[in-house]
Amino acid sequence: MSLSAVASTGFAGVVLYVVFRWWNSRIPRGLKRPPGPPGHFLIGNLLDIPKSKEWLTFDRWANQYGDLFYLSMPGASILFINSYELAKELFDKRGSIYSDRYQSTGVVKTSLSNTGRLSNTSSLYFGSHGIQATSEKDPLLVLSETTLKQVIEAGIPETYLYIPSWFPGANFKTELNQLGKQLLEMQTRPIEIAKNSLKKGNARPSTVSALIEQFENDLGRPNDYEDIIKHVTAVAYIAAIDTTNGLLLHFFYTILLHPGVQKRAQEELDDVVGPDALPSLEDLKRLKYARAVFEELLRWNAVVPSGLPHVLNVDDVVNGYFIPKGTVVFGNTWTLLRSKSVYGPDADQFNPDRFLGGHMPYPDFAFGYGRRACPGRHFGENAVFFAIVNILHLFDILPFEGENGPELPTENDFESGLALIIPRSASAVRTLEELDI
Ligand code: HEM
Repeated sequence: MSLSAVASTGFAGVVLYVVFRWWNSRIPRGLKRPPGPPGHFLIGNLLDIPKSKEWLTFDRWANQYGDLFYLSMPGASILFINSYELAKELFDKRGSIYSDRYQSTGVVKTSLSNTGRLSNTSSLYFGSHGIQATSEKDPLLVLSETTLKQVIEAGIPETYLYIPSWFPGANFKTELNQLGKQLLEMQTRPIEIAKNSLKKGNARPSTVSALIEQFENDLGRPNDYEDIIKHVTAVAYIAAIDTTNGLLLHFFYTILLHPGVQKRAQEELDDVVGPDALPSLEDLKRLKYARAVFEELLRWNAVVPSGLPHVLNVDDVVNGYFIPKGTVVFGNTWTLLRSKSVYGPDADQFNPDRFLGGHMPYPDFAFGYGRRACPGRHFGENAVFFAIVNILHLFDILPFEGENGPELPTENDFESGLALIIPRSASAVRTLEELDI
């Protein structure tokens, strides 16, 4: 290391230390900092957050520290809400101050591993752009999936070092610029394809083509209408793909572990729908057990286990603890949806019966909190529930027979991502290509 690099590293260290001390000195008299793991000199809790299965560590800290725990690291303080009532109080009642989004500035620490995606599900979602991917290697699909993966990596705070851009070695600006270019390309290329297909008269029905047609026939359209279409459809794609796809994969995973649930849901479908028809929208209301399976699915393994980060926009006091403006706030969804005081002593088990009596709270935290809660919730719920009842009515979901017997998934064997990802090895799901169909 050169002398100047040593000097600038030392300088950076001193600045971080001063910021750290300044933050601690801000706590008003009579108030305290929320409890949390003690952390280390200068870097605080940076190294305490594991690179994988972090929601299990957050769950352990929730058990250890109670309703709130707090993590600090250079440039960021993070609060986790672990109590059902407190989550409602802060995100709903004090929603006007707990609903900002955070602007990430950092370098990526971990990378995601291969996922067990259903290839045709991804193609199906591409339908929203009117493009049918020909295979998993389709360049547009590869571009979208790689970009999405990087966006998620860049956005997960626990994978981020909060380091200012002048800090030696902080080359994240270049990486983020590159990612920005990829994002733009991912948004622009499908629009160009859709416009060409519309011109040729062979466009598939899709959100993109519907919006283009609608704007082009509207004389009062804004000048930047193409940008609007790009952003709306890209945000919907990014927010919907891993969550909806993830929930569907969790369904396969859960059913493989609970064959009795599958049998009971299929008997109900036979009774309500009959063996020779597919479930209609009217039938959905009468499928009480299948609905309970769906709700328990949302609750048991929350696919977005720590929600998305909210940011507090003014100083606040919670249960006698001082929470400074700018704190990144997470609802600890995994823990909240497994709360024994709310869902009963068997909250760690998958048991759809708990939702049959109609007195358990709907697991709406699976869709986030307060003013930031998922705007695609009803779309996602209906799409996944409808898919699930159709699959159950048409198929038996069975494990693969391996050399050593049935290949069953292992509980909690997920990887980090926007949504929990089931590793291919554990998912017992095969793509059509792998099955050579
Ligand atoms: C069943 C599937 C889905 C699940 C479990 C899910 C879950 C979530 C969660 C946990 C959040 C974060 C909320 C918060 O910050 O408190 C979120 C945000 C969001 N979701 Fe979903 N989502 C699903 C499907 C969808 C779909 C289908 C769309 C769009 C078509 C969508 C669009 C969005 C958008 C745009 C946001 C960001 C909202 C904001 O920043 O204000 N989601 N979703």
